[in-house]
Amino acid sequence: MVMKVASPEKVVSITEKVWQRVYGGINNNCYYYHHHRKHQRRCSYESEDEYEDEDGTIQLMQMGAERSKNVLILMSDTGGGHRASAEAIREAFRIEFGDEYRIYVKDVWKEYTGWPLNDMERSYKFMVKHVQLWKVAFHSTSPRWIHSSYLAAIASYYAKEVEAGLMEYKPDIIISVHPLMQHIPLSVLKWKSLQKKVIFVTVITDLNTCHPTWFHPRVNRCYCPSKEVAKRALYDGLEESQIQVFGLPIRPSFARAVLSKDDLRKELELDPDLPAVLLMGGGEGMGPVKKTAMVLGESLYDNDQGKPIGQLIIICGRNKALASTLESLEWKIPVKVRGFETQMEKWMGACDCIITKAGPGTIAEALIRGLPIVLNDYIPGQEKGNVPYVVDNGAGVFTRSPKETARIVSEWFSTKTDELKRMSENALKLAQPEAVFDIVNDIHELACQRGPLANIPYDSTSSLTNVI
Ligand SMILES: CCCCC/C=C\C/C=C\CCCCCCCC(=O)OC[C@H](CO[C@@H]1O[C@H](CO)[C@H](O)[C@H](O)[C@H]1O)OC(=O)CCCCCCC/C=C\C/C=C\CCCCC
Ligand SMILES: O=c1ccn([C@@H]2O[C@H](COP(=O)(O)OP(=O)(O)O)[C@@H](O)[C@H]2O)c(=O)[nH]1
Repeated sequence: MVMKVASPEKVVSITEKVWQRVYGGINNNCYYYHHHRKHQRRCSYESEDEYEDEDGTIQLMQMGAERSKNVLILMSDTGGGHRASAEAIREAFRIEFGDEYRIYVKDVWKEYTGWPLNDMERSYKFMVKHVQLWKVAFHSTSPRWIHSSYLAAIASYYAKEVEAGLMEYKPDIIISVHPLMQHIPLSVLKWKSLQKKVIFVTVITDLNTCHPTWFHPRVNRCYCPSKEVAKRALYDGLEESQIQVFGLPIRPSFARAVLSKDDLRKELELDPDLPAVLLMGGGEGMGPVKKTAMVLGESLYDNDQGKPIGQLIIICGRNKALASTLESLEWKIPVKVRGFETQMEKWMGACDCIITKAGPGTIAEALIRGLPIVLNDYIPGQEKGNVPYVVDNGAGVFTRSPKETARIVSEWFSTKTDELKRMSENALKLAQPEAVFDIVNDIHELACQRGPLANIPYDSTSSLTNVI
């Protein structure tokens, strides 16, 4: 039996030929076109599309066709913020680039791997309920040597599964919007020699005291929502060229909402005249929502005049037990109890202020709508720094006491309307509604700059990565 073994020279020459073909023969052509909001760069790679090796075998490398690029957004429903940011990015890609990008929002861990990766939602819920447990887990895993070695071990254990999960979507670009989704996919890309083909970026969804797992030195970009986070990224070893600060990505419907408060109140069947406070606790309806609602129900009622001075909207998210308890109560003031709402921009647009735990997504959305914020709780670790972010910038106050919360809101609606107005103006100053568009445009720029190797279809990359 004669086996055909390629000599080293031949491998080199094939490699050279492939690279020459890839880099040399390509007209990397970026042209501008007018799109929805400003001049956009659109990438187009044109090249000849076949390569003949020494054996005369024709390998088709269809690089000329301007095909849609696949974008895989990695997220997990640990809280509601990661999904909201992922959806924001998906929508912004659609608005800016139409079908130039095909977007997949996935929890690859849940779909492809086993314990503990596939069970993070439940574990996280359990840990934040036992808040001291979460505090210890958060801080004890902060040193790089601890989380890196732990995640490296998980990466090698689930390498095949993660690879299958990633390859299913043939991503040209991977965007992680989760703190635990850098190390493992980047290890897999490295093992598969796909780092030159696939762009990997991290979009951080914490405003200040984020966990160091967000910062991975091998990402192409790390989008930080604030200067505070960018400082942490630099301190953790990322290069300045890797970091961009645009803001936290919020669903474009927040930036684009056009309906007036009056119209929104009509649509949502709210009282047209009474000031309105929105009470919520993130996607899971966490924090002292029930207690606060009950105290507010009393304090927003003027006993002397025998009428309400405000109305209350409570959004319980996925916390069905909370919603049904609140629905069963009797109220002196107009109250609306809702479950998980998909059009948060409308509810926020119809209200005058908000009470919430310090979730970064809710805070960033409230700032865009110019809502003064009462922060009534925070999750230790990643949400702690959101409190000074809001309070020190004059966009809200922090108190854990439901009584104090109710007093503050009652004053805002009666004797301290000027304070409410000032805080609303400060909130608007902090808002970054365009952040999500800046992020997707920057990713698009990266895709344009990326060598044409990125344009080689996945079907051809296995042969390519073998020879490179
Ligand atoms: C002393 C040695 C310890 C060795 C480690 C042993 C076990 C690990 C146990 C726990 C893991 C703790 C992970 C800590 C890192 C968390 C990073 C982080 O910031 O996570 C936040 C997210 C939640 O997102 C946040 O939600 C907020 C609202 O609720 C808000 O929106 C914020 O903006 C969001 O960022 O948390 C998670 O996703 C945590 C998932 C917890 C999964 C626990 C599973 C336990 C078992 C093993 C864990 C598997 C992998 C974890 C690797 C840990 C290494 C860091
Ligand atoms: O009924 C709801 C409740 C919450 N959210 C969204 O869920 C996200 C919550 O993220 P945050 O970071 O505030 O807190 P988390 O839920 O992650 O703890 C925000 O975008 C909210 O607008 C929503 O869309 N519908």
